Amino acid sequence: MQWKNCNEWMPTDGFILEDAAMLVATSNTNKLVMAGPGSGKTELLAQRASFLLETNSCINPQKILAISFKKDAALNLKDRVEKRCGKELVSRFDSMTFDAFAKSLLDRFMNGLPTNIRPNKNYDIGQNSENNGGSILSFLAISKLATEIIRTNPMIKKSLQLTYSHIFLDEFQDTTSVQYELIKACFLDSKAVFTAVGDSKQRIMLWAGARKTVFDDYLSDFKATKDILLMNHRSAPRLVEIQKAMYANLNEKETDIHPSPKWDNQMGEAYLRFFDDEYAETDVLCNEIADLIKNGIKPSDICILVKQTVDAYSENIIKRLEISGIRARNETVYQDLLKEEIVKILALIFILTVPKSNPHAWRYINNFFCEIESLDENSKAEEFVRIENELSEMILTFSKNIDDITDVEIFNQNIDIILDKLSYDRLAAMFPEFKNKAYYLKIISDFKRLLWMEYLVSNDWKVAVDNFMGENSIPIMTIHKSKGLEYHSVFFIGLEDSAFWNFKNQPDEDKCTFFVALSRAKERVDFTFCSSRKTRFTDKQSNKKINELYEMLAKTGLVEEICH
Ligand SMILES: Nc1ncnc2c1ncn2[C@@H]1O[C@H](COP(=O)(O)OP(=O)(O)OP(=O)(O)O)[C@@H](O)[C@H]1O
Repeated sequence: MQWKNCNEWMPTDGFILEDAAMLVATSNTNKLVMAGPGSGKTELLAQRASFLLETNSCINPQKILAISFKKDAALNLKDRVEKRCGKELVSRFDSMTFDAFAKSLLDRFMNGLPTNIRPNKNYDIGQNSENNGGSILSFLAISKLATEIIRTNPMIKKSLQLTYSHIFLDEFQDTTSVQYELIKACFLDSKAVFTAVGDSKQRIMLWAGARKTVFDDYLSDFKATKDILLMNHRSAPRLVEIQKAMYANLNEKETDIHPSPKWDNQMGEAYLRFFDDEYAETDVLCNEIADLIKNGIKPSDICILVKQTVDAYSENIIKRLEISGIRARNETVYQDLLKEEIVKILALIFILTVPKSNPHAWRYINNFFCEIESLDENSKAEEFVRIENELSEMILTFSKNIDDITDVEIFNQNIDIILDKLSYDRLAAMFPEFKNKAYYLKIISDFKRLLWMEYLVSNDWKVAVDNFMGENSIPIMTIHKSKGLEYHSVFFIGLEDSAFWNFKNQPDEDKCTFFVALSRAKERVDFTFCSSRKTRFTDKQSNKKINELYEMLAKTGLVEEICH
């Protein structure tokens, strides 16, 4: 392998990093990157991985450990790194969730625990880890046991530290105390270089136990230095201005944030719409959405957000859009399903049966099959060839049969054939949560049910899979589910007291939640208020308690208020 020279290394794929980002990407000290939405924090981690691997600054055979919160974020980061620096180098980039990291430690080194707390070897994953003889463990318990293993077994700790020379922590603001203690137990006194990225204004997981002081603790425990990124790559200039008003409201000083120069200064639209009732709201929103689609915006690039209870806010809109031939769906169930690797693989196998080459899908499935057969950089070339041949044959047979899959029985049988080939045991070994067989079976049955439903509507497998993947529909979700995502236009329904019912007690967390909604939009954001809307609490809506948010929007002078 020909290593690149550190001084000559440049970001790949046409990305340009602002100076501060370039310094972080190439640094050899512990860093905390505090940066707002759309500042490219995830991309920065991908570029830093390329730098470390391509220049051998992460010295072969040492590895990078990247820890994310969500499975899809971990996969997405790995995928980006592979695109930037290829298959060989990415094999030294371990990207996983906190839960998967803790579980891998526990599973490998369980014998390092004293017998009185050692769980049953074939434990299941569940919520309740009390009083069951160690046969069901929650991820919280798994993290605690993993921490205990590292604390009491210096050799295991040493081997972990020899394996990983660089650690990445994404969405650092969401780290819980238990997770932070695990990281400290593993690496605090090691030579590993840390890069943590996060945004205090997107701290909306306090209810899930995020550690409030995590930034300060990390700065002092790991003697890290703080860097700030000032470019917002996502949102149009007028929307960046509105986000800045929010920064001020949250007592953040980063007022030098600026949009990417790719935008014209006048770009970015924001509306605050007032309605008497939901019917008027539904009419106007559907017309606005239809106009956007007429102007070439893809439905999947438009998002409808609500604070909570998606169905209560969106049922009418979904029906009304359907009349205009526009698909919209409650994304919650799909989001949970689509982040499962096995669902993605099954869907991609369907995509490959369509006679149009799709190198990305092919590469993805091929990698997956190599992984499930435990092939790695030390495996022989003929092993890789064998897997490729088997895969080609499977896809070919599947393609030949695809026109006959017109009956739900045959459809289910075909899926089961693929799953048998992969084998449940190997899947459960690869994806810890599948050790809970009921969970695995639910995922598979949801996949079958929803994809079959799409086929019944379209009678075309390509269209059915695209629809299942959400290519042709407007996603509707809660703000919490929208973290990390971005859309051309965002419609936030119900900027009302009843949605922010706990605002008085948790103003900062609610303001951060509002900020996450606002900052998902690239070009346009609409907020709505209805005087009358049926919700869990009341039929009459008010906005007095969250008036602060209204005042903040008004003060920018950039939000057009419309009374319909
Ligand atoms: N250096 C760059 N040059 C051009 N575009 C970039 C750059 N970095 C990121 N982007 C683009 O900007 C958008 C936001 O990037 P990314 O998702 O990495 O931001 P983030 O900081 O993780 O955002 P958030 O915290 O809101 O989830 C993406 O569309 C990404 O492709």
